[in-house]
Amino acid sequence: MTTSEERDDELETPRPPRLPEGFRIEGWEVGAVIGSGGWGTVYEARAAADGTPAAVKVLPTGSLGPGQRAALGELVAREVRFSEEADHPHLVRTHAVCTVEAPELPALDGAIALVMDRAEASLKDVLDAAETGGPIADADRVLRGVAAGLAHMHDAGWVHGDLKPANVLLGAGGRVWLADFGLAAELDGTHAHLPPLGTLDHLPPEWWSQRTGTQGAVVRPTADIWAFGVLAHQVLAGGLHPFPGATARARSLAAQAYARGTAPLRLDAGLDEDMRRLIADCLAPDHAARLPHTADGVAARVDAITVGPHRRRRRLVPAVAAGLVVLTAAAVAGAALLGGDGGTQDDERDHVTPTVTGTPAGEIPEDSDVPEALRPVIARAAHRCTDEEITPALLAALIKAESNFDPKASRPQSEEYGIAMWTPSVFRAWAVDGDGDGDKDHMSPPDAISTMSLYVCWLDQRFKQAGLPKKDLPALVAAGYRTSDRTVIEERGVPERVKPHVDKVMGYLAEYER
Ligand SMILES: Nc1ncnc2c1ncn2[C@@H]1O[C@H](COP(=O)(O)OP(=O)(O)OP(=O)(O)O)[C@@H](O)[C@H]1O
Repeated sequence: MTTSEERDDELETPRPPRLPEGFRIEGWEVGAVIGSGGWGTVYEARAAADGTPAAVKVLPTGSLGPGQRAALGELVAREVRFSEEADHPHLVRTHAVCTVEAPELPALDGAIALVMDRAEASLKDVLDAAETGGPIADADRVLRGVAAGLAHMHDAGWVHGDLKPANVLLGAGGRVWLADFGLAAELDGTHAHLPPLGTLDHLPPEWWSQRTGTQGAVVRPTADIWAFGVLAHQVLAGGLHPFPGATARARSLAAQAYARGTAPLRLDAGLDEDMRRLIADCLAPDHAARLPHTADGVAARVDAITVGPHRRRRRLVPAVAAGLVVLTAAAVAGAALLGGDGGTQDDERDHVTPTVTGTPAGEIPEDSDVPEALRPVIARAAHRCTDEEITPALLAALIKAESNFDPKASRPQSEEYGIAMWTPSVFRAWAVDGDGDGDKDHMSPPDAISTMSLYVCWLDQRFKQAGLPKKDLPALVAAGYRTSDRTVIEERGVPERVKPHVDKVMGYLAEYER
C-alpha cells in the first residue's frame, strides 16, 4: 500500500514488533512470520480446533495517530466487506477479523487480525527468483487466474486499485488468488475514490495528472487494466517491467513520457504476437483509450491465447532481430479508438480448438459425443479455473448429466433451466458473461457454462479447504452442484440422495478420460 521501493530506500527501518510462535488469536494459533507490508505483518497460522492452515495479517493500531487509525479502519472495513460480497475462486478469502489481546506486548495489544486463506508464495516472490528473458513457470495459469479474478471484481462493481505481483498469491495445487483488497473500492457509477496510496510500478500514467481532493484519488477499472498489462509483461518476460528504468520512479516517468507520446512503448521482443497485442491494449496511454478493453474482454482473450493446441508460443527471436518491439502511444490509442480489442474475442474463438489427436489429460477427446460447437466454450470455461480438478472433461460430464447438452432443457418443477440447469436466482449470484454480449443469461450456453465453471471451481476450493479427500473431489463437486457446498461438507461425502446422479457424472467422466 505504501511503495515497497520507498520502504526499501529507508536505511534503518525499525523492525515491527512480532507475536511469538504459538500465540493464540481467538481460535487461531500463530506460527512463523511470512512477511511484512506497509501496514502490518503476515503470519502462518492454523485453526486450533482442526489444524486448518491459514494466514493471519496483524495490523497494529497502537502507534498510529488518529488520522492513520481511521485510514486503517477504513482499509480493514473495505477488505472485510469485499471478501464477504465477492466470493470467487480467484479472490483470497478473509475468514475472520479478530482483535489481538496481548497486554504483555503493548505495541500489538488491540491490533486487528485478518484471518485469510494461506498461500505458498506471492507472484512477487516468484518473479524475484525468476531468470529474466522468459515466462515464469505456469505463466498461463497465473495470467488466467488474475484476469478471471479481476473480471469478477469488475463485474461485481469493484475496482482493485492495487493490482501488483505482491498482491497475487499462489496457493497449493496451482491456485491463483488476488489479495489485498484494502484499496478495493466499490464503483460509484464509473469510478471510485481511494486514498492516494498504490504502487508506482503499476499506476497508470494519468494518475499523476489527477488531483487528489479530500475524497482521495479517482480510481477507475481502467487503472486495473493498466496494472494487468504491466503484470502480464512481468510474468511473460521473467519479471521485466515494460518501461525502462532502474527505479520505480524512473519507470513511472518513462510510462508518462510514453503516454504523452514522446517515447515509444517497448515490449519484450520475445512475447508472442497475441500476447503482445493484448499487453499493448492494456497499456493504452490513457483512460479513454483503455476503456474498450474491459476485464471480461481481457480475461476472454487470455483464455483464448493460452488454452488449446494453438496456445501461444514464445516467438523465437533471431539474434539480429533481437530488440524491442516498438509501438507509439498514438498507434496504441488509435487501435483502441478504432474499436480494436486487438483481435476480437470471436476471432480468437475461431482459432481455438481444444482437441488434438492424443488428447491431453482432462481435455475432451475428439471422438466424444460432446457437440463440436460447445467444445471450445467448455474448454475455455474450465481453464479459467486454476484448480486442477476442474477440467474440460469434468465440465462436459457435468453438463451431459444435467441436460444431455440441450440448451433448451428445463425442469420447471425445480426451477432449473438451460444447458447447465441453472436456477435463475442462483445463477444471478454467480453469473459470468461467457459470450461477451454484455448480458448474463442462463439460457445462453456460453454464459451458463462459464458460470458453472466458476461455481464448481469455488466448490472444489471449499471442499479442499474443508479437508475432504482429494481423490473424491470430482464426485464431491458433482454432488455440490446438485445440493450445496454446505450439505457436502456436513456429510463429508456424497449425500445418499444424489448418488445416482453423481455416479452418472463419474461414468461420463471416465468415458471422456479414457
Ligand atoms: N494469505 C496469505 N498467505 C501467504 N502469504 C501472504 C498472504 N497475504 C500476504 N502474504 C505475504 O505476506 C507479505 C506481506 O503482505 P502484506 O499484504 O502485508 O504486504 P504487501 O502486499 O507486501 O505490501 P502492502 O500491503 O504494504 O502493499 C507478502 O510477502 C505477501 O506476499
